[in-house]
Amino acid sequence: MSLLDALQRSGVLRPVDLALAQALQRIDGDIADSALAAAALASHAVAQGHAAFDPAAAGELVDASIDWPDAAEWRATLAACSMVDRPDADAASDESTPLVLEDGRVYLRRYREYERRLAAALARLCVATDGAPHADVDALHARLFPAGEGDDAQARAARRALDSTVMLVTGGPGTGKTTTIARLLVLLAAQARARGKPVPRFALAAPTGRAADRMAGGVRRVAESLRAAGIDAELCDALPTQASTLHRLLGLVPGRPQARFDRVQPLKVDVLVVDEASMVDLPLMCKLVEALPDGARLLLLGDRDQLPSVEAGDVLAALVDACDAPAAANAPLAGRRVHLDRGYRQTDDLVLEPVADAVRRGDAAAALSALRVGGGGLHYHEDALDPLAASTREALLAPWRGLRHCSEPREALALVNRARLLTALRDGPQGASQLNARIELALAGTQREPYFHGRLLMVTENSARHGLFNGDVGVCLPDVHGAPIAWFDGPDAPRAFHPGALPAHSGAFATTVHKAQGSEFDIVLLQLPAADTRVLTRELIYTGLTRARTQLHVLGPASAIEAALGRHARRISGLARRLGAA
Ligand SMILES: Nc1ncnc2c1ncn2[C@@H]1O[C@H](COP(=O)(O)OP(=O)(O)OP(=O)(O)O)[C@@H](O)[C@H]1O
Repeated sequence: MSLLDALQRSGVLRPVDLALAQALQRIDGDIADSALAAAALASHAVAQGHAAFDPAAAGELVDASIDWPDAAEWRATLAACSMVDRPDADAASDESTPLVLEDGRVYLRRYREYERRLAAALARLCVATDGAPHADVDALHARLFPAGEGDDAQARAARRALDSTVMLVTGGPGTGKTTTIARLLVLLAAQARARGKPVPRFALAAPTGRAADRMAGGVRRVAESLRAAGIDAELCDALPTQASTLHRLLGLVPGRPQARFDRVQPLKVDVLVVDEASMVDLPLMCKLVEALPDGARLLLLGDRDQLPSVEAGDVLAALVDACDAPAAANAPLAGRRVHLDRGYRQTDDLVLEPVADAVRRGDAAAALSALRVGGGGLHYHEDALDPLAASTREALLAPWRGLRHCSEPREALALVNRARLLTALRDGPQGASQLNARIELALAGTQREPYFHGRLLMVTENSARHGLFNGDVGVCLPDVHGAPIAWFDGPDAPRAFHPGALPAHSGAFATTVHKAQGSEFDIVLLQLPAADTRVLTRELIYTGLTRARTQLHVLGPASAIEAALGRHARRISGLARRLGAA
């Protein structure tokens, strides 16, 4: 049996992966079977979040017992194939070849080009900044970061960012990324003034609408507190008050690959701050960085320990590696990262640090011990496999009962992020979909209306027409005649939609951890699967538990934690290497 047949039989390939292999065979009837299989696997790899397929790691990509070819021989066959280009590292690949072989990895040409173009665009932005330090700016820096650069990573981050055009600020939740960047923007406004230049055009953006709103809210709060502390009002007024999604910023419309702003028609922005950078995939990051004008500053904020983007990439991890690479001519990002590791959240909030830290380190014994000790809002329900069972049922349902008595849209929307059940899986008894249906039944009974009072909905596709985006969550309330209306937050006021007119959506009491990225909830119940699965990774657990603000319930066996912490959500990508990392 050929390798392609074996893959087809295993059922892992999507029709689109097979269609690519079949198209190549039609063009070249003599093409080697292993090259066809590599094409299908390169396409499959992108759907699994990789930028390319690595013949030496085929077993990690495909969960089936397949007799894989020797990686070196496989690559040699590919190198000799007419459908595979092998361009020099900085050169564009041949548009007539669908595949590229580079550093032993097999790319769909488009993804190799995204990597190459992104690396080139970043290198273009990494230029030396002009001008000497200014006494007024130094004085303001000392006032905004009184702890000083010796003791305070936030102070160091701001100082470094004043002198860099591209900068990464990484850190877990509550380590002050937003606070630091807002203060930095005040410093940049002061720097421009000291140099007799106009206030820079600032833009704030994030991959999701919720993350953008949270960021804008954080920056507005910092502006208020700085005004109250007597910082020059003109500088505080320079801070942006709104943030947009990356799609909106770039003018990307669903179904159209071309953005409104690009290399030819750049964004009218001098300083762009991107939050939740771990969620940004390779094509989007490429389009974003290419659309920045020469001389612009780019500040990326994110948490490397979180799940990588669902779509191809793991861009943030690659950029972190590139920043941490030794300084060299081919390493434009070297030294351009500051990591914030001190948590500043209120002490009466959830005490998450010991467990989050152990999970980040992959120390299962320490994570389990921290979970079992509990306290400070942390509860471990070891061996609980069903969140609707008696021991956790009330913790799960109580936060949503209030929604059933709430008739004011603003009041109801304020409760939308009160609680969430997060799960690793989409399907099956422990999957988001079935759990959601059971929660709806428990809350509203068997006679419930499809859009019952208090039902949470999540939009599952982008719809520019509605101004609703994948992941937006709303709530159903009856109108004065008792007819259901779905309410979603809007920039100025809640927005009402007839449920029948909504874009694709699902229930939202339970969602996958992936869908919860970029959001936070007061109460999180994190259900771990009974049986081990490949989606269960260290990053998934870390992302799930760091969504909680005041109360976290972890449900599931110790074995699930042990299995998860031993597995990374590793993504195949050549971006770090392209940017000078080993
Ligand atoms: N240097 C500091 N001193 C005191 N409090 C601080 C400091 N830095 C941040 N905080 C406070 O810590 C909290 C979290 O800060 P911030 O929102 O900036 O963190 P973040 O890393 O952006 O978090 P998130 O992951 O939620 O985006 C805020 O209440 C902020 O006021």
